Formats: sequence, structure tokens, C-alpha cells
Amino acid sequence: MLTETQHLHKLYQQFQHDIATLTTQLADLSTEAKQVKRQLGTDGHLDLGTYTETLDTFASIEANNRQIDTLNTRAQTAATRLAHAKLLLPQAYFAKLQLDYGDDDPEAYHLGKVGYIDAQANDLVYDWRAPVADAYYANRTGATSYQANGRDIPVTVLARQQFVIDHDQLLQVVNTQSAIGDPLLLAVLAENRSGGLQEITATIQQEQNAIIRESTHQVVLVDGVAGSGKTSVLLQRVAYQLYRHRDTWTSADILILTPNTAFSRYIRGVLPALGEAEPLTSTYANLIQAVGTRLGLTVTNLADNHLATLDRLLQQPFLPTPAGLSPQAYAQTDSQDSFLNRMQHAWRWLTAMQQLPADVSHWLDWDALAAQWHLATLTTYDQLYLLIKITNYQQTTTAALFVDEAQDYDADTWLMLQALFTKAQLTIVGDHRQRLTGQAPDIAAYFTNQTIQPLQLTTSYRATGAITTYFAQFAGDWQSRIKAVQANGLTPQTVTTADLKSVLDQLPIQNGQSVGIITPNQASADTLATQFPIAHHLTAAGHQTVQPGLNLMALPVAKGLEFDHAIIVDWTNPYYLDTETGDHRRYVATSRGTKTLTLITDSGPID
Ligand SMILES: Nc1ncnc2c1ncn2[C@@H]1O[C@H](COP(=O)(O)OP(=O)(O)OP(=O)(O)O)[C@@H](O)[C@H]1O
Repeated sequence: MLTETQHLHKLYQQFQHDIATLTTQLADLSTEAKQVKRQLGTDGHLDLGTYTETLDTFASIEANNRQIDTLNTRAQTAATRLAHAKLLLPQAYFAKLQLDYGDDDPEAYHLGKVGYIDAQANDLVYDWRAPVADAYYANRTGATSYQANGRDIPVTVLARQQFVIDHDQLLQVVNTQSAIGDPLLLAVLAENRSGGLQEITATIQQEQNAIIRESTHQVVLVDGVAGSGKTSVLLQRVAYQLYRHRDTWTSADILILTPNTAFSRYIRGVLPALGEAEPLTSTYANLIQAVGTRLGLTVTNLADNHLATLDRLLQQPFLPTPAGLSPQAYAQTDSQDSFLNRMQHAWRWLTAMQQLPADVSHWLDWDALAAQWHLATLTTYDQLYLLIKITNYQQTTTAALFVDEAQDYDADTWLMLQALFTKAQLTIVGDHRQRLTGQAPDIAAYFTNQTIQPLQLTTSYRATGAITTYFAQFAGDWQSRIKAVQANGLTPQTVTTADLKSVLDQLPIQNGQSVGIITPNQASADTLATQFPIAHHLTAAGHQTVQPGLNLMALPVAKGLEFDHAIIVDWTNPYYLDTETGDHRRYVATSRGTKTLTLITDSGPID
């Protein structure tokens, strides 16, 4: 029996060996493919003289095609194994499970960021997304079970170990019994946050695992407190879904809606670190613009829309023929049917009669229709919604839609997403306590036609105990539910009439750490940027994201981001004292720092 260190060395050597052999194999395959193609070119004359010659020619084309297919398959397999060996080289695995299936013959499973099979088809490393890994994330030893191929497999976890590995060095072994005081989790959380978000595969917690692996509902709706890992869980779930549907989906089947491009940059890199391609990300406004273009509409402004009213009108009967529609098409249905049913029927009838307009966007007379409904206007966004509902237009290229910072979307967004992604799987994560303006709608109410799983996350991982207690005071009736896992750390400081420079001088900022300077609005961020040119100025549409050193931004841009040290400038600004959403703003602002939190009540001049 090998010791763990010997096992790691053996595996490490195997990866090194395989990387070398697979690289050569891929080069050979590429040469072979070029030769076959060249041969195809030279043999390429079509001998179609006699019947037998024609058959011979086709048979030879067929044989060559088969040869190319085989070469392609071999190259793809080799390329995947090579990518996986390279990914596992720095950290072959992060955990080991000893499982007893009741036959007194315990089996050991090493879990890694991806699975690895040797040339003889032995599983050397199991993918963290494999069914058996579920027993690891249950976070305990003893009797448990996991789901595989729809069956419940009972099993006893005899031992559960976590490892810190650096290439061929086994740096630490942790025998874990439970998540409480999980030393590896605490070590990871204590690290600096001076770049983009990191993957959390090795330390996913049980409540997070439940969200990542939820597979029975069409809509998963997560309400989680600040720092509870909503974005991390969302990204791990993307990777999990890609694994679960690996025979049918690619990353192009996934779409992540993000609040802005700064945030898209912040999360970029997490999926490649898990061996998956970068999925598509988009803001809601960009998505709508793209869908609009497909239907011939230019949708640049989402404000002042009537989607909620239109949704009601669509469900009611509407007697006069809608302006622009042929009366004959509208007369195909009972006048008491809902407007939506009648219009969908009219659309199908016109399709059958080959009378559809060439330009769908001008199908109806929008201004006259608005007048029929006593509306001032139908914006292009309204028109798009009506067309999508009536034509049953589906965003079928997206198999799974992921929405982050969901609390910020209004009713119109949910109506539109519901109409566009009826067949897609939806994962929606948010925190209504982080809504900065107005009231967040009840998202579940928009998905009554789909099966929906509401889940909650109440443990906050991001910050020290003292910071977590501090921001929890702004969480309304969730205050007592928010739990911290980290030690207390430094008490948040409130500084009066101090200048930013002296505050920075007094903070225990270490090399490579990030500082987030958060202002109540864009104008004060812009002013501060001119006075503090060394700071990275993050804006919603800009291309910067969190970096080591000073980062400067208005609160709406700071959403979803985190820094080693957070400084809230102008803490007594009326923006934070607003009676309706002041608490939400203070909750978001004070939950951005992981190690220290400083509130400046009057930032004074900066020099
Ligand atoms: N299981 C975990 N293991 C290691 N780190 C974790 C874990 N869960 C969360 N974290 C870390 O906690 C921090 C907060 O995570 P994340 O940004 O995903 O939370 P969030 O709920 O989206 O926060 P917010 O709503 O405040 O934006 C990140 O640094 C993340 O890496």
C-alpha cells in the first residue's frame, strides 16, 4: 500500500509522462491528418466511367472520410486528456474519500478539479462533479448516500481527507469530520482578494452543494446573504451543468446575465480554472438589444416601458381588430378568447396562408395599437415583448440561463425572461436586501408555470466575524440569521473628518492586497479619481476590475465585488440615510471588505 506522498509522486510522474506522450501523439495525428488530406487531393479525380468504377470511387471517398473521422476522434480524446493532465499537474487532487459499500472492501476515491483516466481506463482522479463526490460534500463521515443514474446509493464514509498540494509536494493533510472550524476553508478565506473571483471546488459547503447539484426543478431561485457565495455557487453550477449534460451541451449553450462589464471581467477565469470554456456573459440591456435586432427592432431604451400593462392586456379579450392586422386573420378565433390566444392563432393562420410580412417589426401599426389601448406610446421594447409573446419566439440557443444580482431586475425583466426562456433551465441568485433603489419584485411569482426550487444561503464566508456582525445590522429581519465562519478580526472603524490619505496610512495594508474606496455616487468617484490618479477607477461600462492597490468606484459598481480593505467615503451622505433603501445601501457598502472596514463620515480634502 502506497503512502499518500508516494501516491502523489506516482500520479505526478504519470501526468508529466502523459503530457509528453500526448503532445507527441497530437503532433503525429496532425501530420497523419495532413497526409490523408493530401492523398484525398491527389486521389480526388472522380472515376465515374462505369457503374463499378463509380461504386469504387464512392467506396474510396467513404473510406477516406472514415479515416478522417477516426483521426478527429483520436485527436479530440488526446487533446482532452492533455488539457486535463495539464490542469491537474499543479494540484492532482484536493480530497480523498474511503467508502464502504457494505462489502467490507473499502474503496478509495481521489477527487480533483477534473477527472483523469489512464490509458488502461483506470480512474486515477474522480471529477468533483461525479456522483460519488457528493458524499465528500456531505461534509461528514459515517452513513450517507449519493445519487447516481437516478438511484440512491447508500454508503459509509470511513475517512474524508483534504489535501494542500503544490505540484509533487504534499503540503498539508487534513482529516475532516465536519464543516465546523474547517481549517482548509478558513485558510482559503484568509487569502488576499486582489484580482478576480476564484473557484471554490475544494471547500464547497453543504448548503452550497445542494444548489450546485439541484437537478429536479426548472428554476432554482437562491436568496443568499452578502458574501454567502452566490456568485461562486452560480459559476460552480455552470461547470456542474456542463458536466451533467456533457454529451449535448457546450459552453455556448449557457448564458450568464451580469449587472455590468466590470462584473463580467471579475468572474472571468473561474470556469477556465475548472477546465471549462468561458461561457457567454451579457448584461440584460445587451441581450434585449441582440434579440431586438433579430426581430428587426432597435431597442436601446428599456425605461418607460409598459410590459406589466401589456402582460395584463394579453390575458384579456380584445374586440376590435388590432391596428395593422388583417380582419380575416383576427376573425379566425372566438371574440371572447384572450388577446394573446387570438394573436398567436392569427400568426399561425397567416403563416399557413403565406401572408406573413417580410419585416415582422412592421407587422402591426404600433402607434394606432397604442391608441386603441389608450397608451401614450408603445416603445420598441414594448413592441419586442408583444412580438415575442405572439410569435412564441424562443431563445433556443440557450439551454441554461444564469442570473446574478437578481434583486436589481424589475418586473419587466422577469416578464421578458420568462417569455424568452420558457424551455431553458434557470438559476437565479440574488439578495433582496442589496436592492439599491426601489422595491425588488417577488421573482417566484413570474415562474408559476415552471417547477421552482427556492433555496437560501445564510452563512457569510467573505468577511471577518466583526465585519459580518457589522453589516448584518442593516439586514432587517435577517440580522439574527446571518452567520459568520471567520474569526472576529479587527473591529470596523468610523473616522470623522479624516482625509483619505491618513486613513490609508493607518490601515494594515500588505503588499499585493486590494483596497476598495467606495463613494455614494459616480460624481464623487470621478472627483476622487482626479485627486487620486494612482487608484484604479472602476466604472460600470469600463474594462477595469479589482486589482492589487487602490480601487475606486461608486457603490453600484462595487456590488458583487470584494476587497481586502474597504473604505466607505462620505458615510453620512443622505444617499445612505434614505428611509426606504438607506439600510440596503449601507448593507452592500459594509459587506465589501474581507479584513478591514473603515467608514469615513467626512472625507475632507485630499492631497
Ligand atoms: N465554500 C467556499 N469556499 C471558499 N471560499 C468561499 C466559499 N464560499 C464563498 N467563498 C468566498 O466568499 C467570498 C464571497 O463569495 P461570493 O462573491 O460568491 O458571494 P456573494 O453571495 O455573491 O456575495 P455578494 O452578494 O455580497 O456579492 C468569495 O471570496 C468566495 O470565494
